[in-house]
Amino acid sequence: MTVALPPLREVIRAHGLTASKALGQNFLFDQQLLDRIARVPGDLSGAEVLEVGPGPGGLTRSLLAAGARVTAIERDRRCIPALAELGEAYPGQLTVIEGDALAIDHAGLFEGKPHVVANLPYNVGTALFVGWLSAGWTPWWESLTLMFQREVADRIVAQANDDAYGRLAVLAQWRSTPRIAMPVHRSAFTPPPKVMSAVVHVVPGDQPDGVRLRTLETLTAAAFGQRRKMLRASLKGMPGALAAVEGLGIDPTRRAETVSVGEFCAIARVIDAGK
Ligand SMILES: C[S@@+](CC[C@H](N)C(=O)[O-])C[C@H]1O[C@@H](n2cnc3c(N)ncnc32)[C@H](O)[C@@H]1O
Repeated sequence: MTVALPPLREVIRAHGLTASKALGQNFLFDQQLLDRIARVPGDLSGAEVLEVGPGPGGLTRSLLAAGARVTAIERDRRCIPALAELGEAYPGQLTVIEGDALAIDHAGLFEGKPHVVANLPYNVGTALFVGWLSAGWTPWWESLTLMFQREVADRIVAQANDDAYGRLAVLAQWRSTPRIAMPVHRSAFTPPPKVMSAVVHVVPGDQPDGVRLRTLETLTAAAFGQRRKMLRASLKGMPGALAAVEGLGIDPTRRAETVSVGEFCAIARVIDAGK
């Protein structure tokens, strides 16, 4: 459906939406780029979508035009009238919630499983992402399509022995498949942030048998808390961890950054089996 809407820059001007640094506001105006982001999760026609931080509604436009039913959470009350106009242009497709996305139960907003699509505010992006990954499994979301600083995106998709490999990679990969869907140049944003960005797409997978999130979290906190140390030193304080490493034939002189996601899962499984 093609709907005639004023240019986004005009919306910004009309509603006095000067970008707030405190709210992590870096807006996207390039509708082609926004359409490409909205295509990352696949066909959204009739699908439910959660968008966090719609701002003036650039990405929201693309999601609505793709036929999605969008629930958007925005903290900046100045944006609400602009979003209301967008809702009028797409009757019945847009629900706007004014509030802090960190304080809202997202799962409870939907009857089915929504795709989450967002150009996240950088200051709360990682906290939201970790919360979505730590939800009960299988998760309440169908997929995540999220803009991050490039450095964070690299940490999410990193493999063992990569510089960016750490806890976030293990948390993101042990029961999901994250990939970088597209890099986004800093000049695409208004105002441009200091760093480059990337859109990450995450599809949930199966939880490996016998592996508990809590154990994996404790294990990776210990291992990466002292990432330059050998496992035999960094895991010394975690009951059962070193015995599990040795029982699995993993060399305890290795460092956390060399241990694959699959190996961390195996260690966590053996620790729990021994309890
Ligand atoms: C990077 S901007 C993206 C704006 C718009 N989606 C775009 O792509 O141009 C992030 C948006 O998140 C909003 N925001 C910041 N913190 C928030 C929070 N805790 N909960 C909900 N929205 C928040 C900001 O007001 C801003 O509109």
